[in-house]
Amino acid sequence: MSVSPQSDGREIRLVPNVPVGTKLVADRVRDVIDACIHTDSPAADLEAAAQLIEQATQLLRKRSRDTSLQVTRSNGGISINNAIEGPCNPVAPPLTDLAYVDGETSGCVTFPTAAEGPPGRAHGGLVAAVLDHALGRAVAWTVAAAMTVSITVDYRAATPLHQPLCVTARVVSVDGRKVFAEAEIRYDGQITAVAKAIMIVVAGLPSIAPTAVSLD
Ligand SMILES: CCCCC/C=C\C/C=C\C/C=C\C/C=C\CCCC(=O)SCCNC(=O)CCNC(=O)[C@H](O)C(C)(C)COP(=O)(O)OP(=O)(O)OC[C@H]1O[C@@H](n2cnc3c(N)ncnc32)[C@H](O)[C@@H]1OP(=O)(O)O
Repeated sequence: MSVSPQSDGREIRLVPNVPVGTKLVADRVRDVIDACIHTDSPAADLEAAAQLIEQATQLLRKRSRDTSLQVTRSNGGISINNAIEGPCNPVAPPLTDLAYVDGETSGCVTFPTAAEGPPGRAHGGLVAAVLDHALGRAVAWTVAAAMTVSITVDYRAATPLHQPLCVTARVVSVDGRKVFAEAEIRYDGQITAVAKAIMIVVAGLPSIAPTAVSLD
């Protein structure tokens, strides 16, 4: 394992692989979040569950590190704790099966109950975040690592919870450091939301290789 500094002075850790144990904890925490939202347990059970969760938190905090940014070679510059695709971040939906084929970036996501906005539908902000992330991947894989300065999302139909969704993104044009890109999210082949973004290539961001990636 090696470390390197990032712009805020913290270290970015390079880890050989996605740590199996951390991913397991993240998966279980996703389960806990889902159970918390759906539970109808009596007060005594809720109190007991809260104590158990507190014990687990204390166990995890026994050894902590400053940085949350940990990258593996398998997924290039994206942290395993990334908010959208990080397999070790229980808040990430996560976006999986990212691939780059013939200039097109794709990925899969299933929104859990925790992502609910309107009843039975994914929250529009989370849909936008997934689109933003896919756009970032597309730009990084096609041009260079970049940051979003503008994103517009059109919501065309319900984006459902608990259903496999497909995200696709591509670069449309490049003007100096400005990269124009588009993405859409689909359920059962039908587009539910479309995004257009302007991203600015920023020197010093980690670059990632244009290859299909595996996070396991
Ligand atoms: C988690 C993301 C991490 C970011 C990437 C990390 C690693 C990369 C590796 C792989 C990437 C793979 C996946 C990506 C993952 C996630 C994607 C999500 C992306 C994000 O979640 S990212 C967070 C939100 N994002 C910000 O936090 C940006 C805040 N911002 C700034 O930090 C500055 O803005 C900066 C540094 C970007 C540029 O600043 P600067 O000083 O270097 O450049 P300057 O201002 O000169 O603009 C240059 C040209 O852009 C034009 N321009 C500017 N703004 C415009 C706008 N709104 N509309 C139209 N044109 C605009 C100007 O008009 C000029 O154009 P011209 O050259 O023609 O005059």
